[in-house]
Amino acid sequence: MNDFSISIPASSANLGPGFDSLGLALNLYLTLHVTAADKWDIEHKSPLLPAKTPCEDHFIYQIAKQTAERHHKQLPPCKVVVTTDIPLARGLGSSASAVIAGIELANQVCGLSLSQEEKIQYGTDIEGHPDNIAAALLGGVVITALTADNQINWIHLDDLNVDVIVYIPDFELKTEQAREVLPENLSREQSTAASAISNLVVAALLSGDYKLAGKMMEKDLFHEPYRAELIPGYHDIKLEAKNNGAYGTVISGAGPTMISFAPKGEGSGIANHMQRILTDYQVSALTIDQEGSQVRQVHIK
Ligand SMILES: Nc1ncnc2c1ncn2[C@@H]1O[C@H](COP(=O)(O)OP(=O)(O)O)[C@@H](O)[C@H]1O
Ligand SMILES: N[C@@H](CCOP(=O)(O)O)C(=O)O
Repeated sequence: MNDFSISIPASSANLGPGFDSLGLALNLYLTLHVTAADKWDIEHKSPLLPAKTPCEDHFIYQIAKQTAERHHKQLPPCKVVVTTDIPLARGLGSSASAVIAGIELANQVCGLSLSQEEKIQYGTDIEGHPDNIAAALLGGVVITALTADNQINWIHLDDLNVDVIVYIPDFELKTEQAREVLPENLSREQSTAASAISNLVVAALLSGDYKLAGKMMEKDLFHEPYRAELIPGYHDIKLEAKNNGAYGTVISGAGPTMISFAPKGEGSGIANHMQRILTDYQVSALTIDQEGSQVRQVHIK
């Protein structure tokens, strides 16, 4: 086996009302360097990663093992060095990136030749929703639908003509916990209004009407009204970003990070202004990753 690396982007799901459906990839990365070894070893080389666990308990190893077993294969021993710049449990898809990492690791070392469809299906089986998984795998922007027969359909767009700003607070919020605050059911009236808003966001993004997209993103009825209280500063960040030119600001994934869309060329200026006010947040102007998950052979000279 030749040495190789896998890199997977962060992702921001929902974009407001596209709950469990819309996602985009961002230029923060989880990277694995993989070499053949006599026994399994996973080394962490980033302060953002969780404390090292025994290999058998490692999230990425478990996903890789499970993927290999789906194909009646066993993982050969490897040494894996993990680095990341995706903060954990912040709504930037760290778990989806780790899931794709595990699936791709098994794909490479067991020679599974998985299709993109299979990777999205396996990842969604684990995550429960395809938004982050599809964005992390494919890059760009994805509009996905997980239907009642467990089929995933999607449309992939390379890019949007917007700048992206993220506001990352210094506390964690697990996706599982942020899903618990959501109601089990919405009335017909509520769901009709919520899906109409979501339809308009997608149509506005596709037609390049970012002003309307931003306005509608902020009108979500599926999850934001319930999650807002989990994020101190939720209303202030939206207002300040809007006053400084952002099209719209929403919760990234399940939060607590928030994300703005802004006119092209204005992202850095808005980010600098917002950072001065939000001293407890890390504010960054990011770009939409267009490559998605990448495997590269490492040639040792
Ligand atoms: N690189 C990684 N290695 C091991 N576990 C990870 C990694 N990335 C994420 N995780 C696991 O996923 C959890 C965060 O997932 P989640 O609550 O869905 O938040 P998010 O996906 O928004 O970052 C972490 O607490 C950790 O258990
Ligand atoms: N649609 C999911 C997205 C969760 O994204 P994450 O980055 O917070 O894991 C949800 O809103 O629960």
